[in-house]
Amino acid sequence: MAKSILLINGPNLNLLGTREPTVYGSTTLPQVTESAQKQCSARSIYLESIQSNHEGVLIDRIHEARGNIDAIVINPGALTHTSVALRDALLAVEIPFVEVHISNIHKREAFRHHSYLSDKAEAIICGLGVYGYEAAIEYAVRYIKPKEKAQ
Ligand SMILES: O=C(O)[C@]1(O)C[C@H](CCCOc2ccccc2)[C@@H](O)[C@H](O)C1
Repeated sequence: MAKSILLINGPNLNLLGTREPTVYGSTTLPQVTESAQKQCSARSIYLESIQSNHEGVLIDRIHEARGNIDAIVINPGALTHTSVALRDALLAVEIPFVEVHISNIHKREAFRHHSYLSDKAEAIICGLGVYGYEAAIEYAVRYIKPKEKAQ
């Protein structure tokens, strides 16, 4: 199953663990990515992580993943609710992805209830706190079958 994973975190998630701990917890993003790296290394899975506050940077990284990443685990942040461009990039590269949200977006403001990505995601994990990242990676490792390499 997936042997190479790209972990993407969107805008403002660099603040994880430092602001709004009642919503997003006290674990920092470096701690999340370190834990994800250990989880993958233990399974001989290649993991790359990126966090950016810039939509275009994330889109460019998604384009670069085509042909060399088996699965994407993405917390798009607020781009979840606004970005057709991010949706288009994920569809264009044809890499299976798991959508993660730390909070339960369906218990929050109405504008967070819609995602431009969910209908195309292999799975959506929300409300599990940062454990959602671990669950998403485990799902990708177990169940996401790499696409046949283009000849
Ligand atoms: O629950 C999630 O993971 C979200 O994707 C987080 C986004 C917010 C990312 C900002 O994360 C912060 C973390 C700590 C402090 C401030 C912002 C929010 O816009 C989505 O609706 C749900």
